[in-house]
Amino acid sequence: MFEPLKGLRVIDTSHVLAGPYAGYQLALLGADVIKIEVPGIGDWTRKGGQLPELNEAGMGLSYMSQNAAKRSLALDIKTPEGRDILKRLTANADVFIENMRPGTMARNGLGYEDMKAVKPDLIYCSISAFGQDGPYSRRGAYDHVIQGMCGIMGTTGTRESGPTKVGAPYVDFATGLNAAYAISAALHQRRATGEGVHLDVAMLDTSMMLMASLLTSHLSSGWKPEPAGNEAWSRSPTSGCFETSDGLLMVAANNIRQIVPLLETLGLTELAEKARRDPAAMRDELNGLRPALEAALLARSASAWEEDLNAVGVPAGRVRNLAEMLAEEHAAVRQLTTPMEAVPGTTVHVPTAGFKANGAAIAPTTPAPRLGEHSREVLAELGLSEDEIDTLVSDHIVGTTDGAGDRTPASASAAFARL
Ligand SMILES: CC(C)(COP(=O)(O)OP(=O)(O)OC[C@H]1O[C@@H](n2cnc3c(N)ncnc32)[C@H](O)[C@@H]1OP(=O)(O)O)[C@@H](O)C(=O)NCCC(=O)NCCSC(=O)C(=O)O
Repeated sequence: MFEPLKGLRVIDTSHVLAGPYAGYQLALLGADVIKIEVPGIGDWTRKGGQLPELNEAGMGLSYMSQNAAKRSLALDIKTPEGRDILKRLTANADVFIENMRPGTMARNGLGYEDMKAVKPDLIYCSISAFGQDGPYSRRGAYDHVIQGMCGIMGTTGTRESGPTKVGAPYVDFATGLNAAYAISAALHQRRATGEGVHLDVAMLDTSMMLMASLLTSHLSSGWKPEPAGNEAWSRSPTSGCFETSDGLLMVAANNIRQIVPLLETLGLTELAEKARRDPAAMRDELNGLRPALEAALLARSASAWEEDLNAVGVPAGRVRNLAEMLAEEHAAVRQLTTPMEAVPGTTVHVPTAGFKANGAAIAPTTPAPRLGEHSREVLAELGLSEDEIDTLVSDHIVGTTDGAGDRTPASASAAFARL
């Protein structure tokens, strides 16, 4: 098993999507991730998803998909006792993740400086919408707000449609991955220097980094991106989205090694011969090629072209929807998801790590926890006696799965309750 982070402990106080997805990556890599949740209510995503019975049980699909392999401690961190427990847990941990509005943790005595005082080599990762500094730092945001601001919407859609959002909340998930990458690098550095760090990971920054070469091109040449629609970013006439007899096909022939077999497969043999003989001259003719390609591709199905073009080394793929891709053998071999039992009798498929190690996928072995499922266990490991734990529960500072201890703090209730 690939468990490079085994033995490391992560305190994950984050909620919604971006923060929890970071903690999930670390849990997949073997870290002991303790998720701190608001007693009585838990992460907002517990009630999010398409299976109402799971939402009812506080095990919504949204929660399940990024909190597997974690333990749950329901703890009111706005009480002195809750704060004290969080600090004691952190003193025994390696990584701390939070994604409240900047300033929230510090105001509650749980900021980087507070936590560094109890664990000097702590890796403290703050995930936020706009970063810890700058004019917008105090603003909160969700994925679509960042998509609207970062420029991506000027590259999607068409001139006719106007700015168009990417359908999936890609900024959230990319921010989680970015945070996990930063944390992994910081752990490596800590081994060499013995020093921790305050990592400042922002959704806006992540969204801008996902446009890496666009930033360089714009700032260095003044070029402004246009909406690409379904076209290839290269805008090469031999790369792009084409109609076939039964649907859309993406084709990418970007060099002469790909263009010649593309033309041959489409039956454009004269052009193929010309391209083979004199690639440089062909380059000047490329723009005029598009109508011939369009006409040829209409003759057969997208699957048939996909098969034949790939057989001669031309990257091509029929445009599929999510269900179609997930149903294919390739997705199964890559083990992109793994089944877990959310609540007895209900199977939920959760994402794996997105890469393999020595040929094996990296999948969680335990499902996402019920709210407060590990409260007693985690506190006992911290050295608290059963009596002390009972007192915390009856004082509503710690919540357990049976609902004991639940009394959601008002501010958290307002912030976390799902309407
Ligand atoms: C998501 C937010 C906009 C929500 O903002 P707010 O509603 O203003 O809430 P905050 O997160 O700042 O604070 C929540 C309050 O709950 C309190 N709080 C938090 N945890 C606890 C526990 N365990 N116990 C008691 N109280 C708690 C915390 O102290 C705050 O109260 P006070 O101390 O009284 O203030 C913001 O958190 C944010 O911008 N986060 C960073 C970016 C991010 O992750 N965005 C969501 C990505 S997901 C997404 O885009 C999507 O789903 O789509």
